[in-house]
Amino acid sequence: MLRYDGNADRHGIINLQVVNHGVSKSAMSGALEAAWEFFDMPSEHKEVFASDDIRGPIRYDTSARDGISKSRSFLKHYANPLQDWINFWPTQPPTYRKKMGMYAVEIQRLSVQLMGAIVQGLGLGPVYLQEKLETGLQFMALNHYPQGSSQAGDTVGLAPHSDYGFITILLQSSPGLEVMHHDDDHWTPVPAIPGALHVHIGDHLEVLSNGRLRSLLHRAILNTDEARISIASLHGVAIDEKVDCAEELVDENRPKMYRESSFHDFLDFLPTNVETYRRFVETLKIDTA
Ligand SMILES: O=C(O)CCC(=O)C(=O)O
Ligand SMILES: [Fe+2]
Repeated sequence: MLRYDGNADRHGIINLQVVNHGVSKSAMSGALEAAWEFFDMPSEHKEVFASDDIRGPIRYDTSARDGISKSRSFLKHYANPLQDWINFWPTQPPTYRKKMGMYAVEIQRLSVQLMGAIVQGLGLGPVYLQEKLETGLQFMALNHYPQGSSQAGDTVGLAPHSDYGFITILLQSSPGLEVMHHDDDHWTPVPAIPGALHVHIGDHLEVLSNGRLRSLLHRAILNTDEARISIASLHGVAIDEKVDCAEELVDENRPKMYRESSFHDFLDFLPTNVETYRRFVETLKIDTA
């Protein structure tokens, strides 16, 4: 049973680790195994998925062309509904589809439960957007980072950013994720608690909540003990569906703060966000001054 009482921290941030989440241990360990096995393959097997097309169904990359990848390889693909996407997924390693598919389905289910608790906490009722979330976007980023040097100090593997979507559910093989509470000036490491999943909110929940919740700035640093994998699953409504501030959360005292946008709009914005990084949600702000 997941409950959320509508409170975020003083910055409007939800940043938590869930433990009794109903995602099986075997699904979690299977996903990490599949990811390790994928990244351990010789590059010619991975390069098959290399693509400049950010709208493609699957994409592998090792370079820093997106402006935030400093030292990571990634494989990104869609996952919900699974039957629409799984045929684009790697067939090597041979268990990839089975293991990652099982994890994706369990995480998708959890995301709907978590969103139910969050929208209820916002006063929108427990089933607000539920159908659209069940059939909506699940976008998975599998990240592989090399071991960092202990002499070098903190080496950034993935530069500070916030995620698109409503929520991100993240599984990490070892510590490396760090979060920043907006007005603070320091990074807080997120421990890798065995069996736990990390949850934080993305730009579209900031929009939906009309600024009551704020998307979380986070980054990954290289783990100096070992190479590291993280699997981030981003959840939202369908790719073309516009997300706007919930009407119920807009009134005279709190005018609408953001313009509506879709995942497509986000993809249009991405190539323009390379030189100086901006959170997507910043570009949606309406000037109310
Ligand atoms: O590697 C991590 O812990 C963070 C990954 C991440 O933020 C992302 O894929 O969006
Ligand atoms: Fe992220």
